[in-house]
Amino acid sequence: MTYPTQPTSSHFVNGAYLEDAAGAALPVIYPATGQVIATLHEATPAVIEAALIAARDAQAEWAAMSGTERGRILRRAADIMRDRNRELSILETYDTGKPLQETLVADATSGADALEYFGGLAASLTGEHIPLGGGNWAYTVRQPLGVCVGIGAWNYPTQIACWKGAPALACGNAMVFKPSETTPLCALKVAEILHEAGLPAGLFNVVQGAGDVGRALVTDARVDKVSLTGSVPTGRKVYAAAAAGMKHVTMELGGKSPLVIFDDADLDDAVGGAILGNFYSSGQVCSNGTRVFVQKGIKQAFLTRLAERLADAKIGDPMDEQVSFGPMVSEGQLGIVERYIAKGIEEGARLVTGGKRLDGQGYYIEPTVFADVTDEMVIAREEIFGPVMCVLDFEAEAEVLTRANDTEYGLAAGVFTRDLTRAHRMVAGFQAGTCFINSYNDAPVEVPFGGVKASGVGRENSKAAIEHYSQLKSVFVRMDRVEAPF
Ligand SMILES: NC(=O)c1ccc[n+]([C@@H]2O[C@H](COP(=O)([O-])OP(=O)(O)OC[C@H]3O[C@@H](n4cnc5c(N)ncnc54)[C@H](O)[C@@H]3O)[C@@H](O)[C@H]2O)c1
Repeated sequence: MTYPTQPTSSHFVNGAYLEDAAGAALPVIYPATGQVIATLHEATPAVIEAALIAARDAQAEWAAMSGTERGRILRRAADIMRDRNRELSILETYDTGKPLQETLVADATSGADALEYFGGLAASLTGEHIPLGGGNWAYTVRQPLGVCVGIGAWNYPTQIACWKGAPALACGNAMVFKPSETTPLCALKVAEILHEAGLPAGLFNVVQGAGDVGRALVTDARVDKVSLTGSVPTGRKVYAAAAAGMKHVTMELGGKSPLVIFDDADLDDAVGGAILGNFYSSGQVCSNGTRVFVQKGIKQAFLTRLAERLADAKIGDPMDEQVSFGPMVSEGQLGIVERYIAKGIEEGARLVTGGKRLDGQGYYIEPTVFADVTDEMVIAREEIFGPVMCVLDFEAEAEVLTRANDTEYGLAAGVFTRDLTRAHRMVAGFQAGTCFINSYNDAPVEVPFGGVKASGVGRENSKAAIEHYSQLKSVFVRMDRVEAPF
């Protein structure tokens, strides 16, 4: 099988594709068939060195350009991404296994939104004037950090590359990006498009590899900032390594988010929210509301309607645009999900639907719903990162809020109710970086995205991301005489 827009080499460094066959082989597997569709190579120390040197060399000149000029290049890249959305989406589907129905609307398009948004913001990144007593004053200058390292997860490869690359570049930084070793293809296309749009060589480099390549980047003294999207255990390691070098960090990590459905909720909206928050991208979404707390009065109606709507899921060839549910990203991730399902059954949760691997090729597992789940069960405490919904019962608002917050994570939380006063009360109490009222998993670029507690540090998207890719220099200006004690 061939895919339509095959990158010509493993890495993209200093404005061009780069290969170093001495690196360990990195097979790219199409999750729908299990077939190897390409073999890339992990970055050798020489490739990592070339990327860091290119980034260092290019950054100062880029920072010296006006924000308008930098922004124009990002906005041009956004236009190219939109023009090529279909081919990029097909490649993303080969990389991740996600249905084309999804990748056409949620990956390159989301990446293009970030490029357009931060491109538009680039010219308005300024400091401030601070009047002081005695006619003295100060001003601040917003400056880039320098070389930023981006490290990606495998669920949204194009989006993650753009959500990190666009604000970094808008602020005048250079970036070295390491995609997940499971999905290495699409970030190369992002680099190609950025350079086609006029980005000077060296400013957005892509190097392939697993944790050891990531570690080499994070610990390099030339790197000023690390932005990771990944699991909490990896986040702890990367955060610690970055701290040793006193580097800036953004940590976009995992979650076990609560979704609370009150008796008065619109049933179909609530079921729709629970489906979006558990089964989109076969459940491989960090902010998913996988602990679905359903008030006792609506429980049966909720489960019945959910089962009806799940029967409409079309599972199959992700390239078929009618298909709405694809395979897991890898054999390994499928195994993790199967073990959690077995654990849920062993712990006494009631399997309502799904639970089985599908016969045939590819890493398919049915959308799975457990009911009668209790707070202490492993399936209700640990991030599964697959299509497994846990339905938990509750009776009272105060009780459910305490239980919703009883987790080390704090990425997202949602509430479905027609009582908006109650909705805002719940949201005020949720320990989460992103909350949803009568909705779930919206992630527009204009809105800050990130976690609290173990789910992360910093924010992506929106004006808030600028704070995490720039720093302020304060300049004091004395207008009166200098008074010294002697
Ligand atoms: N909060 C968010 O925005 C967000 C978005 C998507 C996914 N996620 C999380 O990502 C996880 C799934 O992705 P994954 O399995 O790729 O995560 P992972 O933690 O296994 O890997 C993430 C990335 O870190 C790299 N890495 C691993 N060890 C490293 C080390 N010691 N130093 C530097 N880099 C290292 C990996 O190669 C990969 O590129 C889930 O927990 C999910 O919730 C979070």
